[in-house]
Formats: sequence, structure tokens, C-alpha cells
Amino acid sequence: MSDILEKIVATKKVEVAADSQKISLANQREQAEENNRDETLKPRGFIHSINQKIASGKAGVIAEIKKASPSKGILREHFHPAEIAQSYANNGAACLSVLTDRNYFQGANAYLQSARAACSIPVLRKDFTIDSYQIYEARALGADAILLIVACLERNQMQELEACAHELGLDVLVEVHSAPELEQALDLKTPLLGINNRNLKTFEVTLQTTLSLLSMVPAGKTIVTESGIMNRADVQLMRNHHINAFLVGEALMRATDPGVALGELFN
Ligand SMILES: O=P(O)(O)OC[C@@H](O)[C@@H](O)c1c[nH]c2ccccc12
Repeated sequence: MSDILEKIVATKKVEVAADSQKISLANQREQAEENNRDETLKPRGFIHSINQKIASGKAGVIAEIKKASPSKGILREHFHPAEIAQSYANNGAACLSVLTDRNYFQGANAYLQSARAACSIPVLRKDFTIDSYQIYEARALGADAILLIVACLERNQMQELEACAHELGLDVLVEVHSAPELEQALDLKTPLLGINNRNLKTFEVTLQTTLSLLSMVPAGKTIVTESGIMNRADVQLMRNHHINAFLVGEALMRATDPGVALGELFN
């Protein structure tokens, strides 16, 4: 099978071209700027929220709202983003991550909007960002942060996208899976560094990915261990290595009440 990430990026290019015909870049920018002047829609401080939890001795959890994934299929049938968002926020999540990719994750922009409106914690737009259009769109939707995946971007492009996000007041989570990718991620200004334990070529998940890259990360970065955090032993393993920020999806999505599951995993 060809690399899933390549496929997703190819689809994303077509989607962005079509979306920008429906709502122009100028319109997205206008809405983004309007949101930045609106008390309820202006950025909530994604990185700040994570660091605050960590400073108080707790885990900084980015709790994900994800209906399905290419590797696991449907994760949750009873899928109500506003309800899930409230449950996560009430059980100590620092932030939310909401999948908006339609084709591979059954996400939607509307899920981000309703999740954010249902709580007061910051929200990451979880998507495959390849074009600045998507960054204006993210802020226009009310997102507080965007994801940049090193594996799908060129060096210059990544820096341009980060600058665009920062100009709009969005925080950036940069995601890596290997040492060469980590080296590129360190070109960026963002202190928030996600290490994805899932290999997007094979779907193999191992927490060793995070542990093996640790020594390359300079002081001043907040490492987020992403994917495959399934139980308290996984959390403890990471915390033993002073990794205090987590991005968790599946383990919570499969639970009857995702927020209660979050509490059981971290509290
Ligand atoms: O469901 P998990 O194994 O807890 O993983 C969550 C998150 O890390 C995963 O959804 C993810 C990490 N990076 C991504 C990039 C795009 C889409 C999804 C992802």
C-alpha cells in the first residue's frame, strides 16, 4: 500500500482548491480577524493552558474528538462533539483536539465549532495543514491552535505556515516521528513539540518513538507524546521520563463517557 500520508495530502490539495472556491481567502481572513476582536472567539491560549496544568504538577492532556481513523475505522458510534467536549473539560483536560478531516477521519469543521462553543478550554484544529488558506480557515472557525506535520511539509513552507499562524494569534503544535524530522521541527519558533508514536507508513505504534527522541530535544520545549496512550502504565512510563503532555484519542473515544475515562487515565 502506498503511504497513507501521501494519499491524505493528495486529497487535501484537491479539497483546499475546492473549498477556496466556495469561501474566498479574503473572506476567511476577514472572519479570522473579526473573531480576534470577539471576546468569546479570540484565541484562548493553547500552549499556556498545557503549561499551566504541568506547572501545577498535573498532566497537560490534549483530549481528542475523533469519530474514525484510517487505521482503526469507526471508533465511536454515539458521537456528539459538544457533549464530549464538556465531559473532557469537566474531567481536567487542558485542551481539545478536534479532527476536521472529512475523508479519512470522518471529521467536520462544524465539530470544531460545536466542541469549542460547549466549553472554555482551547481547541486544536487537527487536520493536515499544507496551505495558508487552511490557517485562516482554522481561525475563522474559532480554532486556538493548528497542527504542522513535518512529514508533509518542506522546510520553508513550514516556517511560512508557522508565521501565518502566529500572525493570527494561533499556537502551533509541530509533529515529528523521527530524528531528521525533529531536527527540522527545531527550525520553528513554537515551543510545543509533538512526537507521534504512530508510524504513518505502517500504522505501527510504539511508545519507544517518544523515548528514543527525547535526548535530542533542547530545553525550553514542551514535548507532547502522541498516539497509543492506552492505560495508566503508559502514562506512568512517560511521566517517569518527565514527559507531562499527552495527546490521547482512541482510549477515550471507545469509552462510554470519554471524560470519565480521561479522569481514570490521569487522575
Ligand atoms: O487515538 P490515539 O492513538 O490516542 O492518537 C491520538 C492522536 O495522536 C492521533 O489521532 C494523531 C496524531 N497525529 C495525527 C495527525 C493527524 C491525524 C491524527 C493524528
